[in-house]
Amino acid sequence: MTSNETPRPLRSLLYVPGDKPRAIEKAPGLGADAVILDLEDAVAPEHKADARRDVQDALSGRWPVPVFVRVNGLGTEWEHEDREMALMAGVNGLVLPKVEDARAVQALHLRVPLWAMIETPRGVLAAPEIAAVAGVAGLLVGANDLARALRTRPDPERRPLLHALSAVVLSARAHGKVPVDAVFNDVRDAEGFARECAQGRTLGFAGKTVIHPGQVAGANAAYGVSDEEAQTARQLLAAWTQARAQGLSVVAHNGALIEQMHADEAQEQLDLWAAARRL
Ligand SMILES: CC(C)(COP(=O)(O)OP(=O)(O)OC[C@H]1O[C@@H](n2cnc3c(N)ncnc32)[C@H](O)[C@@H]1OP(=O)(O)O)[C@@H](O)C(=O)NCCC(=O)NCCSC(=O)C[C@H](O)C(=O)O
Ligand SMILES: [Mg+2]
Repeated sequence: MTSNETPRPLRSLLYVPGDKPRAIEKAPGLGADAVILDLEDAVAPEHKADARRDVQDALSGRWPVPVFVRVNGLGTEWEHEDREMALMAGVNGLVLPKVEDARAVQALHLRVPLWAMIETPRGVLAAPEIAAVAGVAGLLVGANDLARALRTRPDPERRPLLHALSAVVLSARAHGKVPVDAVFNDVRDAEGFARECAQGRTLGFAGKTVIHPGQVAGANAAYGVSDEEAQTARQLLAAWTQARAQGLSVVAHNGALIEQMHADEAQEQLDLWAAARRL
């Protein structure tokens, strides 16, 4: 595996509102690779304190997958208590919304991995520095906030956001961090969701944030490695091994050029396939 990949797959990261006990109760069993208990935009100001208590209770239980908390943003009246609660409760990672300043992230000196949300124009421009901060595990796109801030119009192909999406991938990958794509709002539109997952994977994202149980399997499939893809990777590696044994450093396999980087990529695919099967 290259340094740009996570040791375990993060194909789907399921947001769960911190003030919805039924959803929290269901979350561990829904097949998502990680769960994000949300204290930010999914929770109204008057429910923040209750939601924080509910999330604290939930974190005391057993979680079969990594569980993160999205705390309220830096400078809000809730940020400090959210963070203290999540850290004390032993969360696996903190999701920090609307990150714009690498120095502010650095100053937190967190003892758990931080997932920085890039969802403002300034955040996009600062993404390379934010991704470079030690302790930042990955960048998550917040496309709703970003579209609002940029005054873009809805577009099924996300053309107005493509520059920002690629900037996030580029920044994360440059520093060996994990880029995670934004949520897809229409939970009834399975076709649109699948299209957006495929686009995100093509752009280089490692996984997708999702908001509904019905989106988990689609994200896992789109960002996972199928049995067929694993078999293709095995065949490529076999051809490469044979080529190297003959002292070759470039060979045609099924009519297409392969070099060391293709073998590395095939190995990475197999590692991901095996890791997903272990889950
Ligand atoms: C989107 C929803 C509001 C839809 O809710 P609803 O219509 O009630 O869903 P269903 O009736 O279809 O639910 C069926 C059952 O599934 C459970 N459920 C629903 N959503 C979740 C979930 N996210 N996690 C776990 N379980 C869930 C329901 O409890 C039902 O269970 P049962 O009672 O047994 O039938 C809703 O899905 C929802 O609230 N989703 C999460 C929204 C959220 O977290 N938003 C904040 C993060 S996204 C964001 O902020 C964007 C970003 O910052 C940006 O800028 O882009
Ligand atoms: Mg947002």
